[in-house]
Parts: sequence; structure tokens; C-alpha cells
Amino acid sequence: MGSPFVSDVPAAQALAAWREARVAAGCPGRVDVVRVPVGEAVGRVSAEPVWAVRSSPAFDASAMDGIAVRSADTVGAAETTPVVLGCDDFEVVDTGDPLPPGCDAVVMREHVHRTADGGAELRAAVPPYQHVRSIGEDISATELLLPEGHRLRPVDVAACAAAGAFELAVRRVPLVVVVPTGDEIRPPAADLAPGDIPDTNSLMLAAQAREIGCAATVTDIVPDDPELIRAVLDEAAARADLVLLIAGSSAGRDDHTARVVARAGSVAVHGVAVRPGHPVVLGTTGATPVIGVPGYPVSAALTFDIFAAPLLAELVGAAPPERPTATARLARKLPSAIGMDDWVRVRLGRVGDQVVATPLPRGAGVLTSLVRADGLLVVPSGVEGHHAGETVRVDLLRGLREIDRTIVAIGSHDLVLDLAASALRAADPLCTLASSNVGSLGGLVALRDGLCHIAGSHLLDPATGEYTLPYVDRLLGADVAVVRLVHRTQGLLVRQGNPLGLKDISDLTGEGVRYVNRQRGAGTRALLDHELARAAIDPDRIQGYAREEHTHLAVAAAVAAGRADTGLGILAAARAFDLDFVPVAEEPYDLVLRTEDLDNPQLSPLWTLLDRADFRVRVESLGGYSCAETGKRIR
Ligand SMILES: Nc1nc2c(c(=O)[nH]1)N[C@H]1C(S)=C(S)[C@@H](COP(=O)(O)OP(=O)(O)OC[C@H]3O[C@@H](n4cnc5c(N)ncnc54)[C@H](O)[C@@H]3O)O[C@H]1N2
Ligand code: MOO
Repeated sequence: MGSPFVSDVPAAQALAAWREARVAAGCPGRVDVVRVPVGEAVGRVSAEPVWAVRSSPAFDASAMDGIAVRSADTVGAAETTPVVLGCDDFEVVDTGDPLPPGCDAVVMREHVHRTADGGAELRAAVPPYQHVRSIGEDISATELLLPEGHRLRPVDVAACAAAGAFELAVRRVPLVVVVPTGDEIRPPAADLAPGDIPDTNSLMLAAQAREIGCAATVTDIVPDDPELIRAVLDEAAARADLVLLIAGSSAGRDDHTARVVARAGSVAVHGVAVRPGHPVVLGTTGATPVIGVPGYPVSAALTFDIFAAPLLAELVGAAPPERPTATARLARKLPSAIGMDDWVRVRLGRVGDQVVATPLPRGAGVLTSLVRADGLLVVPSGVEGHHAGETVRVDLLRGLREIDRTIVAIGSHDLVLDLAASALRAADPLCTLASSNVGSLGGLVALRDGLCHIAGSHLLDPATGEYTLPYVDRLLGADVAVVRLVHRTQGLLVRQGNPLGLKDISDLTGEGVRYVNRQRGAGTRALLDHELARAAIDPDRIQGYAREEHTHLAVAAAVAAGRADTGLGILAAARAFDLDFVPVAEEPYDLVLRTEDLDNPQLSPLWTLLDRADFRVRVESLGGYSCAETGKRIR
């Protein structure tokens, strides 16, 4: 963690040091003020207070359709003693009309009985100013409408226009210049040679800047050459309010960012106690702030949130962006290294009366962990992680209403769950199925502990040859229902053409066959052990039996990359990596849940989906699946 090159400055201290450095370098505290027509001001930040120059309404106005009257004329009117006004004693008005001179109240049409000779009969007395919007009710000329430093919303510009402010003083839109660097970086749509990386960070960082009301441009990709990077940095700094220099922030041979920024200006901080984002560089070039953004995508995204967004808000004099928070119970143990603020991406869903947070993969390169995240959880540097079931505070990336409608599935992963998640969302934009993979046994434990709605399981009990039910009995007892999702074929994933000619499980002990296994507790692991026991094969004779991967796809990836010759998995995983498939066994994959949840409206869209013929057709067309018992309750 501690590196000889990169320091571990706490985030708050790093922000303070960078601010001091910006002041010392003469960086502007605010961008300039410009005047824009009120219609173009939404999203901008007011640079001066807005004072009303006229009132709204500008006259006493009728608030209803009806008749304008003198209230004094109606005194004494009642059901039994109606008052009849002659046609000269009232005037017909519509909503918004100026109140006629002499009148001080309005009676709604519904309460007026017109007489044959054009008069108006009233059966209730009318208080002065009934149904009248008096002058200045909304805005009075000379009042303060909006303070400085207010980000203008549609309602604000409407109020400004009502108050006669047609041109507003706002802050200029800050310009962020993004500079991608790296010999291996290519434009996103380019054909990629081995080792090439598409420049996804520039796209993301520019969009993050625009999302908070800034302008952004991206320079050409700069090779790992300090002179070239320096030249582009100088040019960018001359026009930008903030330069984001991507990658090269850490300690590698081609990591020049810190040195280039130091030479071009100054480095205030190199390395913060935040992960992902650790090797960030905070500095200045001339009078322009520069951030050396770490190259890993999650690091880049979080670096923007933690360091760039507050500065950009400050430049326009607005409050820094803030996310709503909620408390949640952790679905899994969450270890965390001491000494670093650990930003963990989580999925959220409501189980019973609590929101449950399931941590997503932690790697700084796993961008999909942010794509799928409903929330962010910071494990502070002084805390060594959390236990499963602990209550934590999370920043919300999605609305609570959606989170309340999320079906939480924990357990073994299957592609059919992904297909179901997509179909559920297509049928109802508020419905989410969030599944996370901890293996079949882990799912049953999570269900026992009230941390999910559904545990996906395909656990074979070697003693009985039965799937899932014996484990349910042992772990969960009564009040548990089991619904069949699919039958699926498990088989040996092998490279195209099956070069080692594997035919069945007994071939795994063959000379030079390198196997890759699944983790303990995974149903696929149990299936292998069962098949080995049936064939009286000692697992020790299989080379690679102790090598564990956590998903079907990870096993397929290991075979595709040549790191192993075979592993047990599903056909869909073989297809995803263009592998061949040697069928070994058909197994049921079941959904385990609490009986009471069978009637939980949160889950009902799933049962409806499993009944749909078109969904079953799509599942079977994946290959290796049978829907003959899909949706059937087997317990
Ligand atoms: N010996 C050490 N190695 C590393 C350390 C360390 O402290 N000591 N820190 C690690 C951490 S933490 C991070 S984060 C990364 C930061 O890396 P750099 O900022 O130096 O970036 P690169 O090494 O050039 O690239 C990392 C990774 O990101 C990809 N990348 C770069 N630019 C882009 C882009 N525009 N779009 C998409 N992806 C991009 C790049 O190809 C690499 O795969 O360093 C660790 N190492
Ligand atoms: O700090 Mo790095 O950003 O963890 O990957």
C-alpha cells in the first residue's frame, strides 16, 4: 500500500494542500461573469443577486372565473335571505383579469344564480378580497428573488422573467480539457491490436464535466513521451479552467505525469489515501489547476467526483454536488485495508424492512462495478472493513423507489437471471432484478440471514443424489419454498476442436490435462465431486483441482486464454468464449425463497415472467437449457 513513490495523504488534507497551491500559483478563485438572456440561463450559476424590478401580479387580479363585486353590497346574504345585485353592481370576470375599479372581491360562477333580468343572486356574504390575487402576492418589486451562487432551474428563470429580469449575470461555463496519454491508448472505435486499450476515460471524464454544467474538450491521444505530454499540457492549460491529464500517475517506467506537472508548474499532492484513485496528482500549471487522473477507469471516475467536481463547483461559486444517503445492511463481509478510504460500489435492494447492500467487485479496472452500482459506500481509512449484516451508510446513485422495487438474488449465477433482469426491466422500468454471485451455498446462507429474496441454487447432495432440497432442510428448515428456474447442461469447456480429445470426467486424470475448478460451495464444484465419486476417481489425480475460479465465465476465460485445458461449466459460458463443449450432466437450477415471499408483490413480476411463453423460448434459444419445469414449485 505505502509506496516509495506515491504518498498516502488523507483526502481532506489533499484538497486543502491543493487549494493552497492554487492560491500560491495565482489560479482564479472564480471564473468570469457574463450576461446571458434569461432563457439561456438554466443550469448556470448566478453571479449577482437577482432583485425584482416589477411585481407579480402587477395588478389586483381575479383568481377565479365569476363576477367581481363590492363585498359591502353582499352583507347579510344567506340561503334564506339572498341578495340580488343589479346588472350595474357587478362585472363578469375571468381568471387573471384585472379587478374592475371599485370591486374588491370575486364570486365563483358556480355560486352565482343569474336572474331573468340579468341580475345576480348571492346566497352567501362575500368577505373583502375573496378570490382576488392582490398586487405583488407572488413577487414585490425590489425584493431579493435569488441570491448569488444559485444554480438556475427552470422555475428560477420563469420567476426572473416574471420579476422583469431579462438578462442575468452568471458565471462563464468552466472549460475542462481532457488529455489522454499512453502508447497503448487508441480512439475507442479503432481496431485494437493485442495490448491496445480503447480511450474510454476521455469519453467518461468529458461527460462527467458536462453533466455538472461545464464544457469539455478532449485532445488527441499523447504518447508516453514527457516532452510531448508537456507541450500538450501547456497548450491545454492556456485555455482550460482545469486540465485532466489521464494515466501515467503511478510508479511505472512510462509514468511521467507527476514529473511533467512538477516541471510545468507545481505538484501539491502525489498520492492520496483513497482507493481507487490512490496515485492521483494534484497540481498547477501556470495559473491553471491540473489533475493527474489515474488510468484505471474506476479510479478515473471517482477522482473526478472527489477532486474535480468540488473545484468546478467552487469556480462558479456553487455548492459542491451532493448525493442523498441511506443506511443499509451489508449482505457480505467487507474486508478493507487500514489507512485508505475505500470506495466500494454496492447494489441495493429492500429485503423486508431493510435496504441490503451487496458489494460489487472491487478492482479499479472493473468499470461495470460503477455501471451496476446503486450506491457508494466509503470504508474510512481507520476502519478495517465490516462484518456481514453490519449497518452502513451509503451514497445513493439511484432513487429509493427503484431500490424498493428491486428483487435481490444472491447465490449461484446463471445467465437466465441476466435474461430475466433485462425482460423484467423491459416490462416495467421500475423493476430490477439484482443478482450477485457467491455460489449456491453462500446464497442459501444469505437467505437464512435475511439478506436476499432469492437464492439461486444447483447444489447436489452427494449422499442422496438430490439437488438443493437436502441443503434447504439442513440450513433453512420449514417456511421455505423452492421454484424451478431451468434445467441446464453442465459440461467440459474445451478449446475449439477439443484438442485433447476429452470425452468425459475420467479423462481429467490424463497426462498433461490442466483443470480449472470452481470455488468450494459452488454447485458446479459439488457436481464435479459427485461425478468423481461415482467414477471412483481420486481428486488428487487431477492436475489443477485446487485452482479455483468464481464464475462459469472466469473458467471459460481461463480455458480460452490457455491457462487451463478444461473446466466444468455451462454451454453459454463456452459460447461466450468461442469454446467447444463436452456435455457431462443435466442439472436443475432452482430459486429458493421464504414461503411468505411467494405473495410478496415485489417478486410477483418474476413469477409472471417465468410463465411467459416468449421468455421460455428465449431461454431455450440460449442453448443448453430446458424450460420443461420452469416456474414449477418443487417445495
Ligand atoms: N508499482 C506501483 N504500481 C502501481 C501503483 C503503485 O502505487 N505502485 N498504483 C496502482 C494504482 S492504485 C493505479 S490506480 C494505477 C494507476 O495507473 P496510472 O495512472 O499510472 O495509469 P497507467 O499505468 O498508465 O494505466 C493504468 C490502466 O489504465 C488504462 N488506461 C490508461 N488511460 C486510459 C484511458 N484513457 N482510457 C481507458 N483506460 C486507460 C491503462 O491502459 C492501464 O490498463 O497504477 C497501479 N500501479
Ligand atoms: O488507487 Mo488505484 O486507483 O486502486 O486502482
